Formats: sequence, C-alpha cells, structure tokens
Amino acid sequence: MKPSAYVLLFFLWIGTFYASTIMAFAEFISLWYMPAGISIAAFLIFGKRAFIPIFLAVFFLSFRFTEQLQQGLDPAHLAAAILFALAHTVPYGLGGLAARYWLSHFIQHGLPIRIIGLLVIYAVSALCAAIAGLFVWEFTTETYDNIIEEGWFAWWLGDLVGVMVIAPLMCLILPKFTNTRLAWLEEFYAHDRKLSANLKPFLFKLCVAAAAVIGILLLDSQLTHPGIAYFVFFVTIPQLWIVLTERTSFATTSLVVITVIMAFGVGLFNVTDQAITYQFALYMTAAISYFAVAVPALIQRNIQLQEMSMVDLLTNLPTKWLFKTLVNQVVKSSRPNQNHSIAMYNLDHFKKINDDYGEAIGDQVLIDSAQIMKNELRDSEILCRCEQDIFVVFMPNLDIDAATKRANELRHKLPVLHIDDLILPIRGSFGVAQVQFGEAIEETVERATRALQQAKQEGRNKVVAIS
Ligand SMILES: Nc1nc2c(ncn2[C@@H]2O[C@H](COP(=O)(O)OP(=O)(O)OP(=O)(O)O)[C@@H](O)[C@H]2O)c(=O)[nH]1
Repeated sequence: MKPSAYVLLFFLWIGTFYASTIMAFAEFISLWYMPAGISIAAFLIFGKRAFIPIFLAVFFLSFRFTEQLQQGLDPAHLAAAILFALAHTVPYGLGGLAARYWLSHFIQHGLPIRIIGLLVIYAVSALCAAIAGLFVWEFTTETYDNIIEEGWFAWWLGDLVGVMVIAPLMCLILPKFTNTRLAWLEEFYAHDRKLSANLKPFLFKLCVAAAAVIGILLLDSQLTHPGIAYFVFFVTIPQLWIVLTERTSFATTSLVVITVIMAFGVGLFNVTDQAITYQFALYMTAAISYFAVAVPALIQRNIQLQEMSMVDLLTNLPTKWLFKTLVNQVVKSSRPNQNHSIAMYNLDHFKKINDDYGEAIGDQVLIDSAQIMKNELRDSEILCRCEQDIFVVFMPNLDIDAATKRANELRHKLPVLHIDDLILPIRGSFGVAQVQFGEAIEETVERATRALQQAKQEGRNKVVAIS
C-alpha cells in the first residue's frame, strides 16, 4: 500500500460521506451510503493496513458531528467518536478481509459461486455495521428511542447499496496504489482488453438507462399511484445490456451513474415515500450486474478452451478434433467417385532424443519438423498433430496408390535438424489408408494406425498402406 493510498482513502471517505448526506432521505439515512463501499473495498484491496485511514476518517467525522450537536469537548464526546469509528470499521474491516480471503483462496470455485459468497459477506457486514452504528447512536445520544427497530432496515439497505455500487469502482481505482498483483481481482476485468473501448455505444446505452430512471421518477412525482415506483425495476434491463456487452469498467461506471441519478432524483422529485422501493431497485440492479459480469468472463474462457481444443499449443497445428471436423466436412461434400486418403506418421526413436538431450530439445524437434512438413504440403492438404510424436496428413483427391507415393515424397522431406550444437536427422514411419465412401473418418484413422504399426515392425522409416 503506497503512502498516497492512506491520504486518498481518508479524503475519499470524508468526501463520499458528505455526498451521501446530500442524498439522504431521512436523518442520517441515505438512499445509498457511499463510504461503506470505500471501507469494504479498502480492506478488500489493501488488507488490514486499511484500518488506519478508514478508522481515522470515521473518527474525524463523528467527532465533528458531536461537536455540532454542541455537547462540548469532553471525554464522553471522544469516546462516542471512537465507538462510532469502531462500529463502522470493525464490521467492514472483517467483511473486507473475509471477502479478500474468499476470492483469493477459492479460485477453484466458479465465478457465480464466488459472487454469491461475496454478496453474502457484503450483506452480513452491512447488517452488522448498521446495527452497531444505530446501537452506538442510541447509547451515546439518548435522544432517540426505538432507533434500532425503526432504522435498521433502511440503514442496512442504504449501506448495502453503497457497498455494492462503490466497491467495484474502488476495485478499479485502488489497485493502482499497491504494488501487489491481485490475480483474483483481474479475473473480473480480464475480458475488458478483448472488448471495444469505444465510448459511443456505451454512452448511448447509459443515456437509455438514465432516461428510464428520470422518466419513472417524473411519472412517480406526477401520478399518485403507489405502484408507479415499481417500474424502476425495469432499469435492470439497460444495465444488463451494458454489463453483457461492454467492459466491466464501463458496467461499474454505469451502475454508479444510475445510482447517483436515482439517489438525487428521489429528493429532487419529492418521491421519498417510495424511497425503499428505489433502494431495492438499486440493490437488485447491482446484484444482477454482479452475476452478469460473470457471463462475458465465462464466454471468454469458453473461447479460450475452444481454441485450446482446436490448436495444439506446442506446434500450432490443428488438433485431432479439428482435423476430424475439417476432414468430415470435405468427405461429406464429396461425390462417390472422389477418393481421399490419409497418411499417419510417427517420428522414429523420438523417445531417444528426449532421453539423450532432454524434453526441451524434444519439443523443438516436434515444432521444427512439424513446421517443415507444413511448408511441404499442398494448399489442399491438412496436417494435424494427433498426439505425442504422431501426425496425420489428409490428402484430398488421392486414392491409396497416389497417397502412398505422396507419403514417400513427404517421408524424404523429413529434415536433418540443427538445434543448438546438435545435428539430428529426423526419420519417420508412415501408415496410409484411403477413406472408404460413407465411412466415418475414425475408421480410416484406425486403418492408418495399423499400417503405421506395421511400418514400425518392418524396420521403420518406410511407408505401409492398408486399403
Ligand atoms: N518433448 C516432448 N516429448 C513428448 C511429447 N509428447 C510425448 N512425448 C514423448 O514422446 C515419446 C514417444 O515415444 P514413442 O513414439 O512411443 O517411441 P519412439 O521413441 O518414438 O519409438 P518409435 O515410435 O517406436 O520409433 C515418449 O517418450 C513421450 O514421453 C511432447 O509434447 N514433447
């Protein structure tokens, strides 16, 4: 945690506190309490080191407030400020640390499970902070009766919305103030680099969301029907649109913008009777966004897995799976009189190269020999790495005799490799088989495998065909 982070957290906390009071709809109860999000995110990103700036910020403000209440500067005054600071910092501190542990130590769980855990931690921390805060308030001011019973729900929900909206934004900003790499956090933003940074479509969608919120607030202020406010739940639709199609950083920003409009709008349009409904809508919008964020990340991972299943990571050749798919396409679209063949080859005594010179040299042999073979192929021929040191070439429009001849040509193309100071003559045994009309490519591969085994048994470095 860089020293500037202490200053930043202190002033952010105080600044957001004042911003939240502007948006308060009841005494000290805000539609969304932004500082709660700063606190939990600070512990989430910096760990227990966040305690000092957060504690000091709450203490500073609590101390000033009691001053404003003109209770005089006495020890009770100080004790109340300390209690307020602890009532906030301890629940959010423990919550932030629990969330940090949960996200970083349970990477094996999928994103949705980790998000559910995160939401539970957020909810419990906010509830504890709300009850502890009200308890300290009742205990220190003596002017309010039943304040816990009356205020806990709105305080809790306001804090929870603050946590859910502000924490993701802070997770974008605060990591810049630490030198530690937070791999568990990067996962949430990993797909950002792959999505467009074009602001125009994002701003259009954001305007749709903002117009929806303002429209509903306006309607609610004009029509007296209590059900109008429930339409605000529709704002989840444009927000989801943003989350599913834009960068996580944009989705995070839009959540903050929508929340600010709604929080200001409730007071501005004088619809405070329905404040809880708006708070719930904010909470639902944020919760749904959390889950939706997992979707682009999952899609990205699927694409990655698909690529891995299609391209061999070592040689960059198609895998057996892709080979079969491509060959099946060609075979299925062929006429009955069109003959196609495959040639399977296995490097001779490859194990010895691994054993004598190490796996890195073995890898290089596979890479170089595959590349050289690929360069020798015609455009219509397809080469794939089947497994280990076994490769297959698809030879379209060649019957078994022509394919055997072609396989012999390719056998002679296997190179003498020069790797570091080593000179390695590469040899291979080939098995050729013709694709019979109507058969699955797996059957052809099986015959080619038998032909290859026969070539090995007959002394290697030769071509054997099985029709
Ligand atoms: N370096 C390297 N070795 C691999 C890789 N995949 C498999 N191997 C090794 O490749 C060797 C394959 O050996 P075989 O084809 O069974 O035997 P061989 O020595 O080539 O003998 P013949 O095929 O009978 O001529 C095994 O030792 C595997 O451990 C890989 O990706 N990189």
